Amino acid sequence: MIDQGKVKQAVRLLLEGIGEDSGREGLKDTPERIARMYEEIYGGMEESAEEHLKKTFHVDNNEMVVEKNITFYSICEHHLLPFYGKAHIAYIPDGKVVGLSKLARTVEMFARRLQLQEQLTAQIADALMESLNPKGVCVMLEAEHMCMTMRGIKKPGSQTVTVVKRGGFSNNPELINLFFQMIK
Ligand SMILES: Nc1nc2c(ncn2[C@@H]2O[C@H](COP(=O)(O)OP(=O)(O)OP(=O)(O)O)[C@@H](O)[C@H]2O)c(=O)[nH]1
Ligand SMILES: [Zn+2]
Repeated sequence: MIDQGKVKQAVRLLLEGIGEDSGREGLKDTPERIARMYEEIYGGMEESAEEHLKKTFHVDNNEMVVEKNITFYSICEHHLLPFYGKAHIAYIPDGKVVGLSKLARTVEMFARRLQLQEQLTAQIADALMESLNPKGVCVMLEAEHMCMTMRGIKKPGSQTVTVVKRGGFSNNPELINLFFQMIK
């Protein structure tokens, strides 16, 4: 639950900390704006993956399902700066599939929290394993971290790629290659 009062107070202090006048015209509504924005960008803390993934459909076809290029925006927990990119998900159903939008909803829900990219990748894969009991899941995230581009080491264009394999993907290079081919 976002504590709006605490966020507003903290933003005022932050503005003063960087030497700004938190009461000046351009900044006077900023604490309020940021508190509202946090409801949105950290809104995933209030949601659960089970809710999004509870409605499933029966299928006889257990071939791999791939949803690729799911755009996401998250916030790095070390610097509170955005990292953003694309998520690609593959799973092999075991008689049960989920609505396609729910894959994107799952990504978005975990992304709208303070995150590490590795953790975000694993959380998406584990949520799908738990809710769908599929034969396997593979999740790949490709992202640019603003803490690596606009500050610090300053390497614009650098991309962090993370992969998590579960179930049948863990020990099957052929399946993994097929997934990589499909998301190219
Ligand atoms: N593994 C991982 N590291 C991340 C992620 N996001 C940011 N980081 C890194 O977290 C590290 C924090 O390092 P620190 O040395 O504590 O902080 P810092 O002095 O600001 O580090 P620099 O970015 O090197 O200036 C940095 O190397 C970041 O690049 C992420 O999602 N996963
Ligand atoms: Zn960072």
